[in-house]
Amino acid sequence: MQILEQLVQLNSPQQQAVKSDRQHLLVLAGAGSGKTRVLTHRIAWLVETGLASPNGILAVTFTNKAAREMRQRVEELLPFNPRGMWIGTFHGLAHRLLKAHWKALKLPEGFQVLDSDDQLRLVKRVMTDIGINDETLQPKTAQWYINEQKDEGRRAAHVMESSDPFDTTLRKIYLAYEQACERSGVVDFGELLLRAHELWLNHPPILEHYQQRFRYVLVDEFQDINTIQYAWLRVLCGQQSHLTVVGDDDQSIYGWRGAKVENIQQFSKDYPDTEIIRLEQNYRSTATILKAANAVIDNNSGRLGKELWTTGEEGDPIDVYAAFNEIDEARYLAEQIEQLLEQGENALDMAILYRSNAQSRVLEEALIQARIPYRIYGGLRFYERQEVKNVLAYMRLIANRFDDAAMERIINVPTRAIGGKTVETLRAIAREQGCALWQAAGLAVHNKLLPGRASNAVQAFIELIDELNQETAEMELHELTQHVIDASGLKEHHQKEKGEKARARLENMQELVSATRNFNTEQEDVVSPLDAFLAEVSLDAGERQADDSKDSVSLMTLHSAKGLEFPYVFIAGMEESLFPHKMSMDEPTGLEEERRLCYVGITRAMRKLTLSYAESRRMFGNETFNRPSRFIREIPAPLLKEIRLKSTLGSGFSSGGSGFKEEVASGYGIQLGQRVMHPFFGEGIVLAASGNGANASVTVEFESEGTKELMLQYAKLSALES
Ligand SMILES: Nc1ncnc2c1ncn2[C@@H]1O[C@H](COP(=O)(O)OP(=O)(O)OP(=O)(O)O)[C@@H](O)[C@H]1O
Ligand SMILES: [Mg+2]
Repeated sequence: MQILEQLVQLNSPQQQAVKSDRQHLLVLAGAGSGKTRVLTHRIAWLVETGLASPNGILAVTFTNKAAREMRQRVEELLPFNPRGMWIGTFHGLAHRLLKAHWKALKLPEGFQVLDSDDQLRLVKRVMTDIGINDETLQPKTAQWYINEQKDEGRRAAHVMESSDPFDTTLRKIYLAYEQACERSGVVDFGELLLRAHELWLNHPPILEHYQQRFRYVLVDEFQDINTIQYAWLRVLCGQQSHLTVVGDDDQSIYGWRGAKVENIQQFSKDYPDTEIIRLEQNYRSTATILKAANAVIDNNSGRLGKELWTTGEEGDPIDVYAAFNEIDEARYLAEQIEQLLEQGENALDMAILYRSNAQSRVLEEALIQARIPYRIYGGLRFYERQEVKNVLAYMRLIANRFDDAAMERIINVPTRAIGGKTVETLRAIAREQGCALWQAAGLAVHNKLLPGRASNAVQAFIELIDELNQETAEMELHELTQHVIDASGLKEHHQKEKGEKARARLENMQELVSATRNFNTEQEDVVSPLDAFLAEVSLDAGERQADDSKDSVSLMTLHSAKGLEFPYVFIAGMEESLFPHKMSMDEPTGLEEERRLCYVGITRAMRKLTLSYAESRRMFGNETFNRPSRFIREIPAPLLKEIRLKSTLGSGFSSGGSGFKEEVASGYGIQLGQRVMHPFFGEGIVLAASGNGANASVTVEFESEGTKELMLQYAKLSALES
């Protein structure tokens, strides 16, 4: 058997986990110890030995990307192509169930998924509708509250009445929001899980069907599962199914989103027969990287206690770059990556990780300047770009006329003389009648509730969508998308705009067509390709980018790096207040979660890890000066190699650049960090200096021209007030 040959490559506790016949199995192990690998091998083992049919397997991973990889690995391990396995994220699987059982759940057949952007918009609108001023209560707070309730499995009707007026208001918004979702036939992320859970509770025959089917359920990254997800799993598994979970308490990083690491301990209480297997050998990182990771996490309390070891080589020390500011940091990282590329390394093997999405812009600029291809995960997702969302909104309206969010978005895009006032009237009608905006539009036209011109425009819009629907009924998904772009007027609209941005918009819309062309759904049994695609888009965690195919460096937040590995990892912004983040620094649980995030970051690196921090950083429009992150200090010094700006500056730099000021540039009135003006290159900032007297030169990062090294004697730089 093919799988038996593969198993030889696993160590003995890994094999034990793969072959365990215990009904409940918990693999508790640190980063890079092969948990995910155990899961894929276990699936292949179950299928090839005939213990399970592919149909009987349900596996849950954390991202769509991880799910695709898992499916691919399993396929590689098996001599045949297994069909019928359900592998996906909690949200993805829940969506699939909702699509299959929309009737039982009393959802419209074409219901759509709201992403968090759309959700916020809807919360805002609901607040206006019920007369709550968004200055007294921020819509984001209400959104947060709603999601928190749903993660705990509570509907508005279940939330306890409170004497606190703030809570009462939040509850009121939640209630109105629930009704608005119901009216428009949309579900948000939390709702997917909640409904999937209610499907089990309220429809015993359906539950029984899936209990009979899924005899083996496997969960990766179990430490980040929240209350409703765990409840859903437990009900699904019932008395008979086998449940395997793998996780690492040290990598629990979603506490802020309702994840409960305690579920790891709860698991063996809920299932007293649980076999617990620990894996302690790390196969991913060099000994140096591993020692650093162990040292950092050692500062946390209340751990379940695991040490990782490796037989791998010591490897290079961890570089720590002390950047002058964030621009210098980005430049340095780009330079290091460039060098690796010159040495023949592949960009796919490199990742820059950061704590906050806001850090990515400067990093991107440096990479663009160095002509290094990169790809951002998370951040502004491809599907969140305005022009892409517009096309998607047309598609959503074709799939479901009651999708108010989609309708509001494009009713006047491109402009078709439906002004804010008209939309306000439609909203009022919808509110009064308790119906969707689409129905309100029909009513308004029919009963002549709008002025003539507006009425004609609304009528034309209704016809446009109905026509698009008819014309595309028989089309393939990518033809439909192309047709929507052409016939909606969006293409023409952007063609009329001028410049680079407009061109990028047109390209992005075309990229959407490619995305639909390449889209394969495995769920054609229950869902139309259009519905499946729209769902994938909403559930996509920023995994798709416009230039998906090129070898490129990955940029992502530390959170989205979970489960991944790269030979070369750079963690940028290792500064107090940024990482650990200031919002979490002051209370111990927050700080410990930040530290786990740091542990996740460090353990992504296989061969070489580089950390960097900036002595000053401009972010959100403010300049801040922060000390290097405590996490750097928690790494034993012998593992680190400090790197500073050009060596000629020596210690002068760390004492505020005074050495440079006195020795080299006294005649020029220029110091490190100084803002300067160049007659040709414009404004910039001095990053480094070298040489003396007539040979004195400086490296300046210009705002629009990039980094240049200039001879001071000739450069005609003038110092600016900073
Ligand atoms: N027995 C083994 N022999 C050789 N390589 C292994 C073995 N087990 C795991 N690996 C490799 O080690 C790396 C880490 O494995 P894997 O991603 O499964 O770890 P993990 O425990 O899931 O990590 P994380 O906690 O980060 O998710 C992978 O490249 C994997 O292929
Ligand atoms: Mg893993």
